Parts: sequence; C-alpha cells; structure tokens
Amino acid sequence: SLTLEYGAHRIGKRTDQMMETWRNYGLGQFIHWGVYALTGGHWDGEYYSGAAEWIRSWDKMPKDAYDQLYKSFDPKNYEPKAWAKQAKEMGAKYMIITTKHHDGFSLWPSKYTDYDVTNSPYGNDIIGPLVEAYDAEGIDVYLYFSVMDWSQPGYRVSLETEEDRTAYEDFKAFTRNQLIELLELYPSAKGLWFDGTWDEAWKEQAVFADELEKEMRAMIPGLIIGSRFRPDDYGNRHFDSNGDLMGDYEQGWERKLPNTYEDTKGNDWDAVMTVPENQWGYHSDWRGHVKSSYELIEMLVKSVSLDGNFVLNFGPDGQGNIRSEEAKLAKEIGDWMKVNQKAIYSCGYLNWQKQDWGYYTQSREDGKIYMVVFNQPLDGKLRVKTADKVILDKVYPLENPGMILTPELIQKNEYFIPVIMDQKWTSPYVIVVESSSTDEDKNGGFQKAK
Ligand SMILES: C[C@@H]1N[C@@H](c2nc3ccccc3[nH]2)[C@H](O)[C@@H]1O
Repeated sequence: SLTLEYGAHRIGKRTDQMMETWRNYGLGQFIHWGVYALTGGHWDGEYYSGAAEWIRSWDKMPKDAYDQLYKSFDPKNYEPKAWAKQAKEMGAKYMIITTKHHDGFSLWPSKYTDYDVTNSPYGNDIIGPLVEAYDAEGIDVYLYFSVMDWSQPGYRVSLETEEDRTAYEDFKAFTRNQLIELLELYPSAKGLWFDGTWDEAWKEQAVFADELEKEMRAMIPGLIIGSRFRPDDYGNRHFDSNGDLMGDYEQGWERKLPNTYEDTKGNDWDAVMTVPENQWGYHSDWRGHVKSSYELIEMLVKSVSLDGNFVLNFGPDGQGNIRSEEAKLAKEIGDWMKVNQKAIYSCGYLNWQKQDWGYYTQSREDGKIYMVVFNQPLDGKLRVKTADKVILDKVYPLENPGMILTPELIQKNEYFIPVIMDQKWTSPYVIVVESSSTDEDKNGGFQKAK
C-alpha cells in the first residue's frame, strides 16, 4: 500500500460514545433552505427542470438577478419550533441544516461575508433558533457546509494560474474562518456534513483540509465528519488511495442506497434522500415521481438493515413554510415509527440470509431480531434461514407480543414462520425473534434476549 500522510487516519469504525450515538440514530432529517427557495424553481415564468437549489447555474437565470434575491429574503412564517416538533413527531433523531449552500448565502450572521441573513430584510440569525429548537426536542444538530461558494471572489474550480493560486489562498482562509465561526457560534452541533468538495482546486488541498479538520475536531471533541471533506495526498475523497475510508462514515450515498452489506464495505454510512427524484431546495412544481411514505419507510428499513442511517430531505419555501406534501410524509412516517421504532433505533445489520419478504434488523442493545415485512407471501409463511447454531426461542408480532408464533422447521437452521393471515396487515409490520445459540453463550453467539 502507498504511504499516505493525508489519507485515512483511522482504519475501522470509531467506537467512542458520540459515534455510537450517531450509529444508532436510524432516521435523520435534511433541511435545504436558502434564497433559492424564493424562486421555487422558476424564473421569469419559466420552469427550471434542474435541482432548484442549483437554479443560479441555469442559463435562463441572470446571475445578478439571483444575487439580488437576498434583498427579498424575509420568511414571515419561519417557525423553528414547529419544524423541530414536526421532526420529533416523524421520529428523526438528528437533523442536518444547510448553513450555506453552493450559492454562498450564509444563514447565520457571518463576520466574513456581507452575503448573509443580517443583510436581508429578515435580518436575524436563522441557524441559532433552529439549533435551539432542535436541541430542545432532543434532536441532534449537524451543520451542512458547502465548500464550493459561487459568491466568493477567491473560489476556483481549478488552479491554472498564479493568480488563481493567490486568490484561492484567500478563499481557503475565508472557508476556515466561516467554519471556525460556525463551531464557535453553535457548539452544540454534533458534526459537519460537507458538500461541494469535488473541484480540482479543493482536491489539491490535502494539507490544508487535514489541518483544518484537526482544528475543528479539537474545538468540539467527538465531532463527526464524514468522507466528503478531505482529499488525500493524491486528491482522492471518500476512500483514500489505499481504499481506506476517510472521515468517520461514508457519505457517498446521495439519492441512492447500497444494495448489499458488501456494498457498505462494513463501514458506517448515511444515505441522503430527496422526495422527488432530484430536488433538495424548494421547487413549487414537483414533476416526475414523488416518493410515497411506503417507499421512504422501505428505504429507511433497508438502510438500518445494512448498518446505515437514512436522512430524508425537506425543502421549506421562501416564506418558511413546510410544504404540504412533506408535512404529510412526516406524519405518515411518524405514525409508522410510533408503532415500529424498536426495529429502527439502535438497530443494525444481521447476517442471516436476506429473504424476499423484507429486511432483518438486530438491536445493538439486547440482541432482539426484527423481521420487517413488506412483501407478505400469499401463504402467510415467512421463510427464515438463520446463521449456524441458532435456536429461535420466541417469535411474535411487535404489535402483539402475546400472539406467540410457532416456527415450522423446514431443515437445519431453516424455518417457516406463519404470520396470522386473518390479521389484516395494511402496512409494513414487524415480527420479533428472540433467539439464542446452541452452544453456551461463551462463544459470543447471540446474546440471550432479556
Ligand atoms: C446534498 C446534495 N448535494 C448537492 C449536489 N450538488 C451536486 C452537483 C453534482 C452532482 C451531485 C451533486 N449534489 C445538492 O445540491 C444537495 O445539496
């Protein structure tokens, strides 16, 4: 392997308490909010078919017109407490907020740019009250920060000339200043979610990024930073030139999920997901496929079954309203979580053979196994092929622990579990499996369920 000075500084998962907490979240909320929301994905009566938060890059959007939008940013309906309550009801354990997206508009009072909320009609800090509201609901806050910043004179896609390099040094100092400022202003933040780090210019900044990451980690012990921040000695991100994961978890799953445990390489990871195919910021006219709560619940369960977190995106409109489609999804997902959350929180991957009826999760606290059923077989029998030396001690619906189900042995380590057919399941349901290993538990087999 290559000798890397700026590659992965740790092999394998972090095992400290803050990372354990992160690993056990299951469900998160992403919030994309900024001046792009004022356009709603349209300009001058024309429909923008790209991602709404990218509308500044649309050839039909005059750049100076976009850059004046902040003079209209005055969200009368911004209610951070209501947003936090809604997220609590949905069952989100953490929230990631765009402090600054690619356009550079800073949603907090920044000493380092005039392109921020203090120079908008709204005038006040957006981030602070949001952090307080989510902290009050017991939802951990993470700060999204785009390194790419179209508003900054020193920003460069690549460094071709000496002038580029000189300008980029200013940009690097600006970037560091804003990040230090954010961590000083919002010390209850548990981590940073970096974006906009794919430019060639940034990929040459292995030394700067490593020193900055160390500085940020020193400011908030346990701070959680994913794989999308640092480039290594050769400009590789996410995985260094030896194939080792950079940062504390893999951040590559944007609008997609791993399909197998092998796809995750055994790392921690999050998947961030839009409700339409590709809209993070507010677009008033969602076209194409809009995901249902059923689809999103399956993505959540699949993520947890593969040891990841699922982060669902919300894009409030220019007045600070959560749109009705998202409010409905938050309610529907929350209703499902209220009944089935034990199969999500503090759960992860179980190495039993994947079956067609759905997904297994296993509690990291008491070893209980959850079968989350999406595709109930017509004969009402769920095939279960356990790992070796496993005994099924007790099986029952999570919603009805008194209804003991008797597995039918098919062959060694393989059973049919008869789910009650007259029980009309109308949404994904959970069967609990309490199990033990045939050896005494000295070999670290499944912990005996308490
Ligand atoms: C989390 C998501 N990442 C940003 C983004 N910009 C991209 C440019 C090219 C390819 C993928 C991108 N994702 C999106 O605007 C959103 O913030």
